[in-house]
Amino acid sequence: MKDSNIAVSQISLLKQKLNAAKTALDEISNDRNDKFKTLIQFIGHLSLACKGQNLELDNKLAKLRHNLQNIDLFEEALPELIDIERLLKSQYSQTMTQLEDSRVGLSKIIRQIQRINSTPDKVKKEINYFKQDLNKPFHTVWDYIPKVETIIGFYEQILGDTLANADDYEILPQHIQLARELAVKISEIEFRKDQRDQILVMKEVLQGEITLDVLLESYQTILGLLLDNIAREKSASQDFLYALNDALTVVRDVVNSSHNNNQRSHQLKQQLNKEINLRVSNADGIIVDVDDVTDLKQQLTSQLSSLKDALSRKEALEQREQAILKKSIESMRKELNNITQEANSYKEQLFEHQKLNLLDPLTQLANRTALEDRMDQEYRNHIRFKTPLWIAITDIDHFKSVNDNFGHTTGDKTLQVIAMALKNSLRESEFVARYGGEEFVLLLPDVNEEHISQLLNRVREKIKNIPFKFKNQRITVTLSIGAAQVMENETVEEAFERADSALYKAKNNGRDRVVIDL
Ligand SMILES: Nc1nc2c(ncn2[C@@H]2O[C@H](COP(=O)(O)OP(=O)(O)OP(=O)(O)O)[C@@H](O)[C@H]2O)c(=O)[nH]1
Repeated sequence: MKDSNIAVSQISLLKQKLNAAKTALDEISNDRNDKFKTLIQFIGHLSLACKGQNLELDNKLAKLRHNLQNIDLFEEALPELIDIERLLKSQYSQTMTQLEDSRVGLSKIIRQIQRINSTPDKVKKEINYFKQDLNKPFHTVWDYIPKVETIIGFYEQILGDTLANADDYEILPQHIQLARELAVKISEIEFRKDQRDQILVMKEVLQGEITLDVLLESYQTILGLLLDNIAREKSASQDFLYALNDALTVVRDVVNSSHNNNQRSHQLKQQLNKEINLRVSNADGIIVDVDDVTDLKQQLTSQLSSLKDALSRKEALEQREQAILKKSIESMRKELNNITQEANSYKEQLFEHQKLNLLDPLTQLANRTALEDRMDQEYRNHIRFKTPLWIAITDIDHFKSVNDNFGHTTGDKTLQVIAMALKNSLRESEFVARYGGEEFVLLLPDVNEEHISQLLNRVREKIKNIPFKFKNQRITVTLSIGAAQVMENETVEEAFERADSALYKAKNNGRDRVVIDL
């Protein structure tokens, strides 16, 4: 009887161990689910950062993000990951094809240059070497850009010699016109911060007395700067795609192998659980069925040792499982850290670029593209909340005379001062953009009809009172303003047209005034 009590207490101890093992297993599985959730969220965000590279890839990534919202759909997302990896690879090969096309294009250009008879012998030789060099494939966009620059160099040399030999290559009125147009054009192009000083100098040169050489040089420099910008952007997005591709491959492999391990462990554990349960119920049966205590003792000892064996195998299995899980999580974390850094730097570049795309480079006010976005947004608010929305177009009076009398650079500075003053005279909810040249557009939501004239006249007076002093001469700069309120059943474009007509009236009625289309 005493032996059987010992056996019962040992069995109950084993049952407790079994329960503790089950709880530990649940904890591991919860921990694993949490880690997977973090991983899933990360892949979702990563795929967002990759948006805009390629339409099919965008659709796949959108589907992947949708599937990854739910951890139970994770299994369904695995084939998606493989598909995305394939698309990223194809994006890579597309880039390579484009580079190959560019190489073929350059070869054609170089053949055309070879047909120019007046090319000096020395340049002809260089062109021949260069042509042979072009037979090698391009591996990155960086291989392409120097080649374009070399070709421009050839053109320059050939053109330079031709111009040097021609006495009658004088600067003509149409060349001066071209230089002025180029000066206005480069004000409209968004250059990087580190290029802006160079552009400002070039703008000044183009507005002064120029030679044909300077004009050609300016065209070449601008082309070079633009090409550089394109190359930088392309290379940044390419690097990011490669890094993303690599990270996705690693993540997919780790997920696959941990998934397979998990399934194998699950099967093994089921077997072990079955075995342990069988041993425990056998032991229960033995106590009930056997009369002889010695026999009972023997049978129980053998059952207990098999049970111990099964439990220690189970413990070893769980330890192994935990080690594998830890290793795979570590390797994923490392990979994810790398890709997070890559994604952050790519995002910063995109953000910088987006900012440039929406700002007018001269005044740092919103540009026309930003105005159109904001106009749509304000119009939607106006329709939804039934709040008033006014559009005001302002134009600096006789601005041409500022340029003509005091120079273009003074004109530019005047535009900057007026832009700042306009911005400062508006509330947070109001908006001002440079629409073009010396025209600015204001969007004024939530202003009543009885207040609009007062508001716009205050802006007009503010500009009029700026103490401009050019060449020691005190100058007053005035504005003409036309405004219209968006009416019921009217589009924002129609209201804009009415504001423009009102501005026309303000100009015709003597300038320095506000006309409101009521
Ligand atoms: N300095 C400078 N001038 C500019 C810029 N954009 C446009 N302009 C000049 O703005 C002047 C606009 O002239 P017009 O359209 O004839 O009008 P205005 O002289 O202002 O006369 P009204 O509008 O009729 O009062 C032109 O001389 C343009 O060259 C710029 O970015 N910088």
